[in-house]
Amino acid sequence: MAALRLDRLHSRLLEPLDLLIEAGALLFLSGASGSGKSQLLRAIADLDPHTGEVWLGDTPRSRMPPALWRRRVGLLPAETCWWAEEVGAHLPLMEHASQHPLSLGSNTRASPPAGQPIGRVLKHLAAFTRRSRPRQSATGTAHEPEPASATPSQIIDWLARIGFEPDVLGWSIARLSSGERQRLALVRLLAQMPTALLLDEPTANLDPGNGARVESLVTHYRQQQQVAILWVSHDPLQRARLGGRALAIRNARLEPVA
Ligand SMILES: Nc1ncnc2c1ncn2[C@@H]1O[C@H](COP(=O)(O)OP(=O)(O)OP(=O)(O)O)[C@@H](O)[C@H]1O
Repeated sequence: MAALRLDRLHSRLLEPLDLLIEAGALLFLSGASGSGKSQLLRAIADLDPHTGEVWLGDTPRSRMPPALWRRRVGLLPAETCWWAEEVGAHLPLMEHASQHPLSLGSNTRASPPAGQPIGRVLKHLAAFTRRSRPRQSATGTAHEPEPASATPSQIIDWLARIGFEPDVLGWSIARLSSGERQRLALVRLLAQMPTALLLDEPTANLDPGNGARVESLVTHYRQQQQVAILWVSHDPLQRARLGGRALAIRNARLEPVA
């Protein structure tokens, strides 16, 4: 649990920004198309050129390896990228499958949802264990251990919350609709257990029912993990539903939204 703080962050289109999002707080960001919202999120995630500093709690980004920063400050882009053939291969199931092959019930920080066909999930986990090599830490060092990923039962719970049965783990990426990709990308992001979230219009491709499921899952994670969230949204009703502060980019500056 940590606050996210921008200290004179200067991206290409915006004046230098100071901004504090407390741990557990939600801040909505709006602004005209092309005003620089996505660029700001990418600058915070250290993916676009910028100057200035960003802090996560007491740690400045400049003191953290870039890959570890991007894991802790999780960006959900408007368009998601997928690299493996199946959904399940994008989730950190291997870590648990290799250590505790039958541990869905005992290795839990959240209970599996009632009635879920856990046998099918175990089958998937076993398949991943056979097919994949264990993940290597890209960022961890002796002094900076990689944070723990979500457990399989947490992942199954989050999938259920956004309307998926566990068999989605075996679905091919090619068959996914844009809305399915958007919902699954959120679970993929949360599975890294980020400490802060940067959400770029996470409900843009969704019908109201699935939009509400995504809102509910983000709220659940926010309350459970006390993460700071910066959420790009053009929808005043969404902002009213979820509460939190709202700022808009106007004339290259952040201004409060009434
Ligand atoms: N790599 C780049 N080089 C030059 N210009 C860029 C680059 N990336 C984005 N831009 C431009 O910067 C501006 C801001 O882009 P950004 O994606 O941040 O807009 P946005 O506020 O998120 O808009 P939207 O609501 O339409 O998604 C746009 O005019 C875009 O064309």
